[in-house]
Amino acid sequence: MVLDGLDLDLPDGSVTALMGPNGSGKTTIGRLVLGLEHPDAGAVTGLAGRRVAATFQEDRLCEQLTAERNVRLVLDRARAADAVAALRAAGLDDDALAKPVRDLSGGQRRRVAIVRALVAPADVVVLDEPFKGLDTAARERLLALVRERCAGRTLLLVTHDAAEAAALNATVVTLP
Ligand SMILES: Nc1ncnc2c1ncn2[C@@H]1O[C@H](COP(=O)(O)OP(=O)(O)OP(=O)(O)O)[C@@H](O)[C@H]1O
Repeated sequence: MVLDGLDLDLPDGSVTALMGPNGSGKTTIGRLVLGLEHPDAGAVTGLAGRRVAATFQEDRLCEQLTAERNVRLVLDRARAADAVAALRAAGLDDDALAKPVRDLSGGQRRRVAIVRALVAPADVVVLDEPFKGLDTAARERLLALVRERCAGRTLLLVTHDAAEAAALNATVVTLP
């Protein structure tokens, strides 16, 4: 069993950073919160009716689509303009926005994946090591975007970086 005796409370509107060594179960907890895994024992409660959004350790983008098209997949028509606004806030320029995401750099793709999770109409946002591969300036920019876009929502951040947790004013939960 990966997780034994875990009791994790994610109150509405809370920011939690999940830390711990490789293989300790952080991603598994994220997947439990997202409803992608089910516990062999114990229960995940309180998530009924909650809308969830996530970034995974992989980008999971639609390769042939532009960044805007990828983000618009999670937006209804009335909010379509928010896609470009959020992508620009994440530091993607006109050149990057014109290309299919398969032609973007790793860091640019990461930004698209993060933006897609942040603009989705969700109550609970799970970000699994979202800033991996981003340079320092991009990390600062994306941290600010996460703070702004997740205000008032429940955020679960999986990270190995205590500075990221601190920047988000997160409650840190460390797995053994
Ligand atoms: N689909 C799976 N089937 C079986 N075991 C799995 C599966 N996914 C993960 N595990 C196992 O569950 C344990 C916890 O993995 P998990 O990915 O949740 O850890 P983590 O804390 O996120 O690690 P990391 O810091 O390396 O990302 C590991 O022992 C892993 O091998």
